[in-house]
Amino acid sequence: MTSSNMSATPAPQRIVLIGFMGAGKSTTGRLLASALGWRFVDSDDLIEARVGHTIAEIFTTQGEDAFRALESEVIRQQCCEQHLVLALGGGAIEHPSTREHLHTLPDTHIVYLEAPLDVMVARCLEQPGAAIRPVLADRVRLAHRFTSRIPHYRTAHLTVATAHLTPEQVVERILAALGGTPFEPAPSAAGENLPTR
Ligand SMILES: Nc1ncnc2c1ncn2[C@@H]1O[C@H](COP(=O)(O)OP(=O)(O)O)[C@@H](O)[C@H]1O
Ligand SMILES: O=C(O)C1=C[C@@H](OP(=O)(O)O)[C@@H](O)[C@H](O)C1
Ligand SMILES: [Mg+2]
Repeated sequence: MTSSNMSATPAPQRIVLIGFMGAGKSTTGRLLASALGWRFVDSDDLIEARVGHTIAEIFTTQGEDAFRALESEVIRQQCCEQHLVLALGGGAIEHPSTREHLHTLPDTHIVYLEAPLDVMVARCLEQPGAAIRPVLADRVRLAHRFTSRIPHYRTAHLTVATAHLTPEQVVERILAALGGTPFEPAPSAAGENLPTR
């Protein structure tokens, strides 16, 4: 199912993907950017590049609050760019200033990739390097985190239920919901979008 609240941004300059771990934000975002000829950025990659440590190392050495603050700052700095597909980390919307910033950014379409928790956990566990997600390792808190984030995810302009779709089909749904490909391609956007998680 795809549900839409599209009135705010008829011709977006940016698409921001939100959703829980394993929803497919990084994978789908890269494909979507490629289809549009836009740049793809993953907030987790930006954080790791800036700090010079993996997300798991940042959680261990600095703690989750420090990670969230860094994540919020990185997103604010990045998301003014045009012709951008930005995949957020699953917990980015926990930070109030990130939420406020995203929802006040003009020409920005927020897309929620949705799936049942067990589907997303299974996807993550099958992925090589799954241990890099510290939130996934904390199984006791996982369900609570998921349910507490859902109201924030649901504020997106568009929701795509991904459980029975391939990443390519998710991209098709997003493009169809946006009316095909009504966007200007960026002047050059090739070869930037290698997946890392
Ligand atoms: N629609 C999908 N169907 C099946 N597997 C998917 C889908 N989207 C992503 N995956 C797989 O799930 C794993 C996590 O995807 P990823 O894009 O890293 O999610 P996220 O960034 O939302 O945490 C990857 O192994 C990816 O190939
Ligand atoms: O849900 C979370 O709190 C997190 C999700 C991860 O990103 P993905 O959602 O892309 O896996 C990453 O930002 C970090 O491990 C924390
Ligand atoms: Mg990701």
